[in-house]
Amino acid sequence: MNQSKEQRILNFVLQNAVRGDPRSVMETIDKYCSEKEWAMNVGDVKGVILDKTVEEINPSIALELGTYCGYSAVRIARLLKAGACLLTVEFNPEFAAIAKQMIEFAGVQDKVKLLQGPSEVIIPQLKKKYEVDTLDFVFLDHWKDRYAPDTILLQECSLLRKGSVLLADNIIFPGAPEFIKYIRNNPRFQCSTYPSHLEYMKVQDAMEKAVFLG
Ligand SMILES: O=c1[nH]cnc2c(O)c(F)c(-c3ccc(F)cc3)cc12
Ligand SMILES: [Mg+2]
Repeated sequence: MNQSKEQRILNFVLQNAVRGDPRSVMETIDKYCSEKEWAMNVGDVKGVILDKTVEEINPSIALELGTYCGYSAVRIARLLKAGACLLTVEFNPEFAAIAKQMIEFAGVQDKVKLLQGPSEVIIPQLKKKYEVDTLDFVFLDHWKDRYAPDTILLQECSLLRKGSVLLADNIIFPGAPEFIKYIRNNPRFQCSTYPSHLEYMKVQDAMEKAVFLG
């Protein structure tokens, strides 16, 4: 059975990156996906916006929706302080299996909890099953049609507190129009847009930051 693209990305990391070195894992994935096969990692350009947002918040508890191969989980986890934790949710079991190995190779497994399943099932479990009180940071990078319903679900589950920060990828390309309409017209969120480029491409994209006002 021939290999998936995601398995090829993992194999390239296992053979070329430095075990236990998150920066090396990120650079190796970026090298493969810019030179060999495009893949939907947040990438090295938008990744800087993600880094700056995480550093600004310095979250104790962060949630990522859309793990994929684990690139942004490694990117976020490398910046987390001692005792801080990233919960990352992946719907696709094949992707989750790749991401688990990627996270372990990078050596950030103690800071990352990978949850496989649909976000709409996992979000309501976060308080009781995963002992979450409220979330300091949420990175939305899964299916664009889930951005708005999952933002509503996070509020319904009392998982946001005054100052919780959401950061959404791909609001230009592929785009998340329902989310943008919802979040920018919602007085409970203070929004700002970070124009950028689609991962590994000369195509316009942007990230949206939304601070929950409580
Ligand atoms: O489905 C996605 N989930 C999360 N992030 C994505 C992304 O960053 C993309 F660029 C893209 C993408 C896919 C195909 C294209 F032609 C362009 C962008 C998709 C996703
Ligand atoms: Mg994305």
